[in-house]
Amino acid sequence: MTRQGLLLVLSGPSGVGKGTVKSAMVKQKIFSFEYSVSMTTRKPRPGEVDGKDYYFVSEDRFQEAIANNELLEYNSYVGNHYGTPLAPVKQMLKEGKDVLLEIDVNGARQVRKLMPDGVFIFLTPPDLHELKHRIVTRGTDSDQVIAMRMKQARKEILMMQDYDYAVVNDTIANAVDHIKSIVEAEHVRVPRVIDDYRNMVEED
Ligand SMILES: Nc1nc2c(ncn2[C@@H]2O[C@H](COP(=O)(O)OP(=O)(O)O)[C@@H](O)[C@H]2O)c(=O)[nH]1
Ligand SMILES: Nc1ncnc2c1ncn2[C@@H]1O[C@H](COP(=O)(O)OP(=O)(O)O)[C@@H](O)[C@H]1O
Repeated sequence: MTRQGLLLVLSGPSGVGKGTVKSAMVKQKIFSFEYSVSMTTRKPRPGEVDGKDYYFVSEDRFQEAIANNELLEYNSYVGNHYGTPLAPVKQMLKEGKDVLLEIDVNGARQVRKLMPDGVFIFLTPPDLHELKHRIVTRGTDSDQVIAMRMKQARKEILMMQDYDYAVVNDTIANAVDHIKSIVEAEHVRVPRVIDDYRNMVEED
């Protein structure tokens, strides 16, 4: 029987670098995992591709997905909705694939309740000045939105207490390395592997 894949939840305050770290992990293929493509009512940014970065949908379609229980979790963030389509996640885990969710802290809290076996990784900024600097230099938000994101970030950092691991995103390479170590360790946790050894002993 195929062992279930690991559900990896990467979260943390907006602007900390979740999207950047996820992209680096996807590009470097440091270990094998699938990532969940979220649904959002936000408008695409230049270069973003529908079905790859997000499924960009209308407000009506998003509400329909909620009503039909199509979403594992969802959240509103700075005026837009974001959610994780449930069916593909379930299917990939069943096939034994590790699945990465890159979601905000409210979404992560919902997932923790529904899928407590997930591996919850909190990405932190080195400090709040650096966080603001990253949001400003990304250049995608107005001053008003930046102020809202920073206010939210202060609250969000304290939500770290619900997570299994804290990873500092000082450099992307360091963050990716730490996440890789966490995933490798999670793969060999005894509760996860013991059945293989029971079978080995019994068959011998
Ligand atoms: N709950 C939840 N949050 C999401 C999902 N997809 C993206 N987010 C989060 O929504 C927030 C805003 O995302 P986005 O507009 O792409 O901006 P950025 O991540 O700050 O570049 C970020 O904190 C994302 O991690 C999702 O499916 N569910
Ligand atoms: N380790 C890092 N060092 C410097 N800048 C970074 C680092 N990680 C991300 N950034 C930059 O910070 C900004 C926010 O990153 P992003 O991935 O959009 O954050 P999030 O998805 O958490 O909101 C981007 O401009 C990105 O290039």
